[in-house]
Amino acid sequence: MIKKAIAVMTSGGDSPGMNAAARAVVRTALYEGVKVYGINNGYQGMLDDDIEELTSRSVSDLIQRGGTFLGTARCPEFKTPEGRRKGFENLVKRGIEGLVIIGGDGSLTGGSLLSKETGLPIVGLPGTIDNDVWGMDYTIGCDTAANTIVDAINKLRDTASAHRRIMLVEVMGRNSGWLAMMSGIAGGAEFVLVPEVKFNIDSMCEEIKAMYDAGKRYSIIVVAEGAGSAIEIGKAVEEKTGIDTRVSVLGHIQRGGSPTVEDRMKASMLGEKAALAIISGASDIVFGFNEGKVVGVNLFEAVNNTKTLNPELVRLARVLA
Ligand SMILES: Nc1ncnc2c1ncn2[C@@H]1O[C@H](COP(=O)(O)OP(=O)(O)OP(=O)(O)O)[C@@H](O)[C@H]1O
Ligand SMILES: O=P(O)(O)OC[C@H]1O[C@](O)(CO)[C@@H](O)[C@@H]1O
Ligand SMILES: [Mg+2]
Repeated sequence: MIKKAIAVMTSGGDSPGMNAAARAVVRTALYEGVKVYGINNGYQGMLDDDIEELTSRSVSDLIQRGGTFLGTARCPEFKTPEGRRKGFENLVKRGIEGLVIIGGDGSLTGGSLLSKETGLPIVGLPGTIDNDVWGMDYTIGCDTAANTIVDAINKLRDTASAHRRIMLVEVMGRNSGWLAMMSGIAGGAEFVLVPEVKFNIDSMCEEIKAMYDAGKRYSIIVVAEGAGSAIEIGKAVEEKTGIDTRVSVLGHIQRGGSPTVEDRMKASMLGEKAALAIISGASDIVFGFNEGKVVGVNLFEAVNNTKTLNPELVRLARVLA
């Protein structure tokens, strides 16, 4: 049972809702009479001893903000046992007895090693727009990012239709096609190219030509960054179809913005869950949502398995195109 102090941090790429999750961790712990430290700038701040005590006021005016007030980073030194030991010592000297890590698969992998090597209790929350954490179908921020992408698709469709153009939209997701698939289906894309499913440019181009012959005025192709460069694919598509083609690489615009209600709600619920779990002595769990319900997944299982793309969504994208 942890009674005195815990710490919370965000790590990896920021995601909308990380603030809501950290706020919930802080306020729940304080409500339970437990001191909370914030580690600034992810694992880099843990190594640099950039750690400060948080109050309820520290997390005011945050629920609506994207990014992360704690800051985040990618920290190569934490990948070494020496780096992790150094970070651990900065926690121990403050009497920190448990850590909540809000981050993606990489951050959770770092946390699993820290737990294994030091015995520090760790609870993870999936904070990433990539939606690539095993054992759950939602990660904090993926809904806001998907909404941003769908908004872009809506706008691109207007101009594509006006000019009878093919429009490719490259979206983030690293090696995962989840974000592309969510936004492709919700945005009504004709094709969603993802790294998990082989695609054939020739047959896609034949289909597009047939659609145009039948009177269609535009075609939207969502390309997951892990599936290849939309710029290169776009060149091939224009060459093979002879149809005017344009490419938009959405980039970091997808990572920012005020979180949606879904991200705020789920992040708040998961933040409370994580704080209560770590305070009650639990460790090595990642809390997330799966099929609408909160799930607790073993941290080592979460980081040692690769999430696959739901084949029903792959089929749905094709059927509805
Ligand atoms: N194998 C690993 N061992 C130890 N630490 C790791 C490992 N992988 C990642 N980390 C730590 O976690 C940090 C964040 O990881 P990464 O850059 O993969 O982002 P992430 O948490 O997966 O989030 P996102 O993919 O959304 O950006 C790394 O910079 C590093 O400090
Ligand atoms: O912001 P950076 O470091 O360029 O990283 C970009 C990567 O981070 C993410 O936005 C989140 O993992 C990926 O989708 C993308 O590939
Ligand atoms: Mg990741």
